[in-house]
Amino acid sequence: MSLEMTSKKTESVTSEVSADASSPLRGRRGPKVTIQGYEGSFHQEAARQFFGKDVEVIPCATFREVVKIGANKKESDGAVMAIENSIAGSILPNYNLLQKSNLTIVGEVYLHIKQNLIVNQGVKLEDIKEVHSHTMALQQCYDYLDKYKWKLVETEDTALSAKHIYQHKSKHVAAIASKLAAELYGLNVIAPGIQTMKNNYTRFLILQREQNGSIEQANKASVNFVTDHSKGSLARVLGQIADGGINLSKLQSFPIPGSDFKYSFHADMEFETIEQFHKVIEAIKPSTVELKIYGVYKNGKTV
Ligand SMILES: O=C(O)C(=O)C[C@]1(C(=O)O)C=C[C@@H](O)C=C1
Repeated sequence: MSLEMTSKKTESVTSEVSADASSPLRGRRGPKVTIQGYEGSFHQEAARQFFGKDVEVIPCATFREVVKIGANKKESDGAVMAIENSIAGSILPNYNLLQKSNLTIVGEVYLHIKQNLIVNQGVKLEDIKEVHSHTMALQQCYDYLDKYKWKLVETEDTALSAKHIYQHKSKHVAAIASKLAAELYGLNVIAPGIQTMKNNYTRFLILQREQNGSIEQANKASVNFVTDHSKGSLARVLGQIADGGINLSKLQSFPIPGSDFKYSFHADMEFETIEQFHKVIEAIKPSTVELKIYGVYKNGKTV
């Protein structure tokens, strides 16, 4: 199998889609948020799930653009950014983007992802020579794709790949995308549900410039910390988190650039009360040399 990048092209398709009564931005016509991808992408679905159908999305070609425009007050009210998938794993560069941005995590969405092999009407399995999709979508389908000798081509997003085969009337190219994307372009789902496992979820972070609304319902937080790198320093921090009765739902390490492989840690923590979280933060402070809270929010659910 070969992987190749297509040239990046940016289209400005803004989909206007209405706000959930519980949305922190209710009362407005709907928030305007950046997403990675275009009409019919999974990011659009995640944005609608969190903000309601009045959300207005600003499609971006790259995650860097998502964060850059998402942080710009004049252009948007925030961003929706995928951070990990249950089959393909963490999207590591996005943690880096998060670290460099001043955006706050105000929520999360776990979206059930069903990937489909999509072709133009009349195209058969044996006609396919290439399969185009977002790298994370391709990775979610490797078990299926490994059965064929197709050339795999990475693109900006799943829906755009579907649009591309429709526009080019491709006879030898298939796309991996959602059923919604197939419907949008009148394409045929030749193989449904081709992801390696049925239980396939992508976790999306909802990012805004500041905490919007109350944090009364918050039961999760994301933090980044650096220890003094002395023996047992990470174990000390982890012990204090456990002693505080907090569930560490994720721990991810990153080399600190230019530090000869010293690491910083991203931790997602689940708690019952915000006081419990603040107490643990105070307890771990002396064992860290840097500590940044990315956001305190209500956890999402895999439904
Ligand atoms: O291409 C899309 O539809 C996207 O929204 C991107 C993305 C990702 O970045 O992980 C979102 C969810 C799926 O896991 C596959 C791709």
